[in-house]
Amino acid sequence: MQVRSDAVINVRNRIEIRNLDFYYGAGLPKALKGINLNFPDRQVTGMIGPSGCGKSTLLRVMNRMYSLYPGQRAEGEVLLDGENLLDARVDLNELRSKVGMVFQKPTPFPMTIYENIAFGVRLHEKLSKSEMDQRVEWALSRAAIWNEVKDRLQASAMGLSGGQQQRLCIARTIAVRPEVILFDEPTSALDPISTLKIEELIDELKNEFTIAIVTHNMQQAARCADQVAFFYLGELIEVAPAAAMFTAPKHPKTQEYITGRFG
Ligand SMILES: Nc1ncnc2c1ncn2[C@@H]1O[C@H](COP(=O)(O)OP(=O)(O)OP(=O)(O)O)[C@@H](O)[C@H]1O
Repeated sequence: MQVRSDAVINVRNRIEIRNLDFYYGAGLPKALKGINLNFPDRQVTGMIGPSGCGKSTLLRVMNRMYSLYPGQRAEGEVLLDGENLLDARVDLNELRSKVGMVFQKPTPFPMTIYENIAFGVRLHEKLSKSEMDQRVEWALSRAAIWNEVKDRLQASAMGLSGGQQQRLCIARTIAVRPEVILFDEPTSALDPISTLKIEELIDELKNEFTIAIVTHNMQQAARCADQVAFFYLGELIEVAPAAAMFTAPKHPKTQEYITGRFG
């Protein structure tokens, strides 16, 4: 298995999760239990573990998506540059502009390619037409799709292929210039070529953004991530640089999982 070996240690943490518990509702067991995890600045943190271990839940907490659902509750802290994002005083709109999310299935808006990018930017910034044009080009270029769409910006985004739609969604996410991007299994609906493009893109994006990626694909975690966190039954079992995680995991459960003995 090809494993990244260029993980830089001792960089500053962009996000620090402290003693995080999460409940989907009264009477339900904790979905996350006492999570402590740091996301180093401009590195990729891969999150792995068997189905139901809490990976997606953690992403939903990190951008406070859960707060749309009454009864769901988080305790603890998710610190972005020292500010606790779980604090109700943190404005949700502002939070979403700092912490972007890319979902498993591409979810373009039923609008033009241009509007897919401009729509979110307008919620946060007032730009002139030429500034917006520049931002749209910037985001589409960063997401490695500009060359494919530059001559049809006014066409519907729904006419793009699945892989192109996912890169458009990545462009939409980076267009608001977030600090952190959360990817929830971003390639599970894509073919191998589109998958490779997204992985190359993630590698490129980490020069500017701090990235978390949930994946079921061990090769993908090994290729993309600088550090890897293994979750099991709502707990963080082990976190380590990718090379160490895949060659010498410390915990027996991690070992069982990455060698395919369960999950
Ligand atoms: N809306 C919900 N209401 C109640 N419990 C939920 C809800 N969503 C998830 N859970 C529970 O929370 C736990 C963690 O689920 P989560 O979706 O975070 O796991 P996951 O590791 O992302 O799984 P997968 O890899 O299958 O996507 C599971 O026990 C799940 O049943």
